[in-house]
Amino acid sequence: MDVTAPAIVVSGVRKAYGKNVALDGVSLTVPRGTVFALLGPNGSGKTTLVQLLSTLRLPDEGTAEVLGHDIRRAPAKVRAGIGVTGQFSAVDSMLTGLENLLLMAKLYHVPNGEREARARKLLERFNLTEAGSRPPATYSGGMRRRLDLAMTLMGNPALIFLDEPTTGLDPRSRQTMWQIVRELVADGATVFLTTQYLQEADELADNIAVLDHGQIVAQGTPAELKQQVPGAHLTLRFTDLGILDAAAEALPGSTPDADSLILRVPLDADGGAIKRVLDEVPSGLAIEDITVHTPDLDDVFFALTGIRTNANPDESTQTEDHR
Ligand SMILES: Nc1ncnc2c1ncn2[C@@H]1O[C@H](COP(=O)(O)OP(=O)(O)OP(=O)(O)O)[C@@H](O)[C@H]1O
Repeated sequence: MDVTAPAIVVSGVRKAYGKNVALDGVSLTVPRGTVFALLGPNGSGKTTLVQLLSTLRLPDEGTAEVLGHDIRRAPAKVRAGIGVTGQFSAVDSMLTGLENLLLMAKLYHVPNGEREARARKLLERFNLTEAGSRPPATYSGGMRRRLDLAMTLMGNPALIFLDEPTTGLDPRSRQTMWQIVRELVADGATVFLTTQYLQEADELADNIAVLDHGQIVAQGTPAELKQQVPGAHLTLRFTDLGILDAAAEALPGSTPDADSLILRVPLDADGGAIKRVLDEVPSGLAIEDITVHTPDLDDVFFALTGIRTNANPDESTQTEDHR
């Protein structure tokens, strides 16, 4: 394995199902040891890209290297280094949690004498020790996903694909999953996750690509993406028109609204200039109220795609048992 290569390099990948173009010229790079979030609404092509990168499907055009291996020329080497969890869960409902893990240990050729110890360690790590003796049919959605991920980790993957890891989970299960992702990366793994949740990408990802209708419409760190959207501003409310006018004169670029006695002052996207703005308001001009507006990833997504998506996963939480 080439340990200096990025974890993933995708170049000009295209994939259509008949006339339906799922990926339309996608290029991206994922550095090792980072979390990459592919953010997009339903049907934007996220699962298709995970399937290509995990060698379940072939692209029509373009190239992709995973852990330094070409997905067309060396699919077995790609598969040996990756773990995939998500919409196609490998969990067998007839076996107990522990038996599922032991089965994976066998498939991954873990030496016989080490299998049970490793399985029990993973159950403990994912808070499934007690549940390990029960079949996953009795688990909540969050527990099933943790078992699914534990099974994947039996193979010690350097790169883990998580396809919508928290869709349908309650806030607590989601937090647990986020913590697990952070620990995986702290241990040296690379994580490629797909999500519809802006907050999830914002919380976890070092880099984000926004996918819309099979095309990447923006790429960057969460901060870089937020900077692409103008609109961070400060509103200052004054007590009378005279003070409002004086403040507007002192702050070039600001927009006064005489009716509401509010002055709107543009800021850098990170809000870093707030103190400078306030310092420029002449002393003696009493400010009644100050509000800071900073764009979030939802604004970015809306600006790029025209879609208001799930800024906060809590708003679309389904029942725990739904997968
Ligand atoms: N096997 C298939 N046959 C035909 N069309 C498909 C197939 N798989 C996906 N598609 C289509 O390709 C497009 C991208 O689908 P994909 O599942 O990759 O998107 P997604 O972003 O993962 O969506 P979701 O969040 O709903 O899983 C969609 O229009 C979908 O209907």
